[in-house]
Amino acid sequence: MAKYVLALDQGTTSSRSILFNHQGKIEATAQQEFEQIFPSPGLVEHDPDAIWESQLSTAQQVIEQSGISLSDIAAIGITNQRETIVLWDRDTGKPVSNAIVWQSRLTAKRCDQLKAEGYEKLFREKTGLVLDAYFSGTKIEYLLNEIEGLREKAAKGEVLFGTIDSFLIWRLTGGKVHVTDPTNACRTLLYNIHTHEWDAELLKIFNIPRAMLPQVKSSSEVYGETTSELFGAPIKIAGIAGDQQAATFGQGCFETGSAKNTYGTGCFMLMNTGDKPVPSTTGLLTTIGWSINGKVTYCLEGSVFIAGAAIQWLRDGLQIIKSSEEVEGLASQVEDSGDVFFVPAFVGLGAPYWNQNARGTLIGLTRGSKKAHVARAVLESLAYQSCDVLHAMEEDSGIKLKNLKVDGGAAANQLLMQFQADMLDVPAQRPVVHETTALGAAYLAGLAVGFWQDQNEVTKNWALDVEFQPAMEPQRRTHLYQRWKKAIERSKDWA
Ligand SMILES: Nc1ncnc2c1ncn2[C@@H]1O[C@H](COP(=O)(O)OP(=O)(O)O)[C@@H](O)[C@H]1O
Ligand SMILES: O=P(O)(O)OC[C@H](O)CO
Repeated sequence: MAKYVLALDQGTTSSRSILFNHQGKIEATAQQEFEQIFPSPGLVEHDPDAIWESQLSTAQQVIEQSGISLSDIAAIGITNQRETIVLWDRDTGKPVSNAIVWQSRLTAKRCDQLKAEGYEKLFREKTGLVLDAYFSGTKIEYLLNEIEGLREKAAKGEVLFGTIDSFLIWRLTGGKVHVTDPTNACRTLLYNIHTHEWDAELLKIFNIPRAMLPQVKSSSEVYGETTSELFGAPIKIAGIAGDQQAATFGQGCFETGSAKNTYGTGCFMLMNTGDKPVPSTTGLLTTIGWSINGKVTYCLEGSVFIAGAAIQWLRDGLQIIKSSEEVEGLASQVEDSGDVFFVPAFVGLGAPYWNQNARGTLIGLTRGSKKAHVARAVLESLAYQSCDVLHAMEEDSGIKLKNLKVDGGAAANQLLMQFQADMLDVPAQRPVVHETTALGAAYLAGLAVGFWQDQNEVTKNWALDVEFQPAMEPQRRTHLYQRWKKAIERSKDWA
């Protein structure tokens, strides 16, 4: 009997491979960062081969280090940074360009143009998304327009499109399988979340050939096998989910109204809204949480573009800390931010504002401001942005949150988590296993091959590490939040 499921977690800044046992505990893990390419301000790219090599080598390391036999691995689950696109040659597997990353503002003007042409409502209704450069559709259109002869090849199926899950599966199966799942498809501006298919009308707007798109399968089923030469024997690939939906699954948010917030490069809050898509009137996204055995679960999502990345900016840009962890010590040197506020709109603002031309804003500085105040303001901005999103979510869903499950790299920060609970006036619950994204992908794969029987079984694996209880005076909360809202207004429409 197999004892483990292997999760491949391909994130924005690093690739991770994690081996989970039946209790959902980590048996072995390996992680590798890869290069972030910034061709010009606002543009972000990755080398698809660097993504592939880092992902493969972490998977190989995990298997080697743990000394297990391949027959101990029941299946592989894949989870990935979403919206990022790769186009590659079907015959050689060679990418036609760098991957255009979700954060890239490359197609901001094109989105403005589509809005001016009155397309916003159509996209909102069919895809649950807003017209923003964040999503895949305009990125694909851009490459098809820019690279000579590409559209003709794509129309013949000689050039293929994939989000990172599709690209990895193509490589893992030796170019045999071209698939994705609804959680990734629904982030492209091309997939209809009601009819569950690529939408002909939307494809026509971008002139994207149907032949280049992957087949959309469920989030939990056997899609194919890895080629023998990669790990020594084939392993079944049986789960796919975009990283934020995978984290929602890994946190066991199976009940309508349950929610999680992941503090990684960006910050992504998702609330399970059950089997019906809930349209947003407040600037959130309606998205697919997962699709299992023909049953689709929907979520409301608040996507915040810059969270942990702002901490990295303190480290690499301002160089006032040497590691992200150091921010907690520095921010703790002061009682509060001294009325300094920071809006991390480096690439515009995502949910709920969707202001493509907002830019980073540091406001309220005085002669007495120290770097500790700035560090604290930057750290607190992660919590304020999450407040914006949670308030919108409660309004859209009509559900008052009882607690918020938290995870991601920056959830390790006690000061941030306490401030988050204080500002939301809702307890923040951090589980023992922080790697909920990878865990969600493992669950989806394990459920497909009978390693776990059903969702009830995996729910029992969730265990609380720390619960942060709100402790702030209501007047102070209201005062701080009003100041934050003022800072947000100052950051808008700068570029
Ligand atoms: N102790 C900490 N305090 C604040 N931020 C942190 C801390 N540790 C890590 N981070 C931030 O968390 C992010 C990494 O989290 P991770 O979940 O691995 O992100 P991703 O999956 O987006 O690559 C980085 O942006 C880093 O700056
Ligand atoms: O790689 P992460 O964890 O920053 O997640 C990126 C998101 O999927 C973008 O939508």
